[in-house]
Amino acid sequence: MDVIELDEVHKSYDGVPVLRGVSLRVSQGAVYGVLGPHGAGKTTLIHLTTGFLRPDRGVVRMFGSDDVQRADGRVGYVPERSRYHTRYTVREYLWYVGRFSGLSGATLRRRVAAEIDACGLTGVADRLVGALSRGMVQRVGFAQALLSEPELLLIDEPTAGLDPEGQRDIIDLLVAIRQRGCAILMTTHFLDEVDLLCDRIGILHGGRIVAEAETRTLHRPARSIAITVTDLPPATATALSALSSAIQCNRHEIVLNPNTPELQAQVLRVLLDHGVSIVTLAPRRHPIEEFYLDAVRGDTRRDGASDAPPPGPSGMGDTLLRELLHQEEQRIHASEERTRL
Ligand SMILES: Nc1ncnc2c1ncn2[C@@H]1O[C@H](COP(=O)(O)OP(=O)(O)OP(=O)(O)O)[C@@H](O)[C@H]1O
Repeated sequence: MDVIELDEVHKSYDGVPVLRGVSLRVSQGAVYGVLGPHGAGKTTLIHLTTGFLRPDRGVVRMFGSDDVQRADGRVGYVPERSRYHTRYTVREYLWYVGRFSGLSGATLRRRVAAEIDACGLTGVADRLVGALSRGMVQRVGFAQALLSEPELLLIDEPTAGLDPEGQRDIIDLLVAIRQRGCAILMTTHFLDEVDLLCDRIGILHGGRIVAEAETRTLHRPARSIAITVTDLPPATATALSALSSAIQCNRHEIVLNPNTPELQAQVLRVLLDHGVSIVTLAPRRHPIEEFYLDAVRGDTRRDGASDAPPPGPSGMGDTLLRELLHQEEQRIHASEERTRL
């Protein structure tokens, strides 16, 4: 059964269209990730499924009913920016939310204790919410959403604004939450989140889901790869260049574009024969990044803008990709900083 069905949903603010015919399905127990740049309408999409907003046109069905409010109690919601009454302790706050969700007595006590434990809040359970770090506040958001043991979780940008370590912690928490088997609709900017957590992804672009894929199908040999080495002797570079025009070398890097398993094997054999130490072998683009680029290019063509130049090899013509690349650079920089420390 599909727990969420959106059919041709349109939504405008003050006459400015944001969603222009979004259709998607989330099936029971599945994790669906919506990937899109800032302002694409991700929060708007989540708010339509919570019932905070109504579509101008189209249908939103939750658990088979187009009366979205009827899904209350079966749905947990983790907003992008949670605002809590900061004078409660974590335990008091969860107690309050639990009562609000219809829990009481021993069940309420048991559920609050269980989510404090499951969401890694044991050490801060009796501290004021206002005194917590942003990452811990996000954990409180997850705990409150999970108290009523929902069948569906709606999560808006779960790691936005967190440092790389905080992001990693929340991803680990989400990996554990997905084991519970509840369906999840989440929005995100981050490739790691999509890769590690989502069964299916949809690209939100130009107000529509322009492409969808099962995440596992994107794990295929990369179109181009880069092999970094400690030092490439000129004789080895010459031997590699003679193999194929798809190979480009400099002193520390060999690029295979396009990559094929056969060519990759030949290159590795030459490097081994010449005693060259390999430092890394990695796709030049994350598979999801490639999928995103293809989707956006396809959408541009469908919109009749085929004269527009396609995004360059580094995707610099595209906002999301710029954001994605910038975020990945920041992440690498932060982890290098940590390594140096
Ligand atoms: N209540 C509102 N009134 C007017 N415009 C709005 C309102 N809410 C959102 N918008 C506009 O609609 C567009 C989509 O907003 P939305 O928050 O849904 O995007 P988003 O993809 O979640 O962005 P972000 O990644 O920055 O959170 C933006 O241009 C935003 O400024």
